[in-house]
Amino acid sequence: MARDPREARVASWTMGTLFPAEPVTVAPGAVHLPGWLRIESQRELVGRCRDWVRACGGMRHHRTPRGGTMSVGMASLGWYWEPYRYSATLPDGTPVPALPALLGELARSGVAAAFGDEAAESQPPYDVALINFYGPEAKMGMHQDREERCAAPVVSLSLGDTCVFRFGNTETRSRPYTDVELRGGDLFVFGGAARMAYHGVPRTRPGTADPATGLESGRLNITIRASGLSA
Ligand SMILES: O=C(O)CCC(=O)C(=O)O
Ligand SMILES: [Fe+2]
Repeated sequence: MARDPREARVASWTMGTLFPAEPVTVAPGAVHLPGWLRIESQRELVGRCRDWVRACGGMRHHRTPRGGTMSVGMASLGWYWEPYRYSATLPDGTPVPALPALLGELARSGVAAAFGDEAAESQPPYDVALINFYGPEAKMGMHQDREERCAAPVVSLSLGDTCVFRFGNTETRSRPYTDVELRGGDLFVFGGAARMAYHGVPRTRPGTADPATGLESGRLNITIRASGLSA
């Protein structure tokens, strides 16, 4: 029995105890839970992502400081992320929509699934989520998630097409790394010794999404983080 009403609310979103996802430790502090989200929850999240992205002005393909354009479409909630900083307002000066409570609850529940209830309880509140959309050609280069002022684990949810998620080391963008297939419904959490590991998405596998998720094509990824920033 979940003792916390917030956990009770999201308990129905995940596979729960009947068919629990078997956690796979990819590196110390990095845990992959395949098939964590129920198919109904994946579908619901896809629909909510559409609304959330609309509310923050649509997906943007950010320019990088070196002059490139990111192939991944991005939106963010709680704080506006662009390479490589957070702001409290959208580019048009309006406030960034708050992190939906559901995403905070899923983050907490994801940390509990990966590292246990005690770890989940000791985290500061999650207050930011990046929503990434990958079309068939999109990829994300190796990078660290380093704009946060907080060591809380990053909680990543995948929806739609499968991708190759490359999880590396904290020192370099190159080997050693491990390639993991992230499918729709998978949870990936990285914290502790893995929090500052380089990671990226070298490719997706177009056409692999379960049509029941309501995403005709492409991959959605939601990474939920604690910014450590104060409003
Ligand atoms: O799409 C993914 O699985 C990874 C996304 C990511 O690394 C990020 O948003 O910083
Ligand atoms: Fe990242």
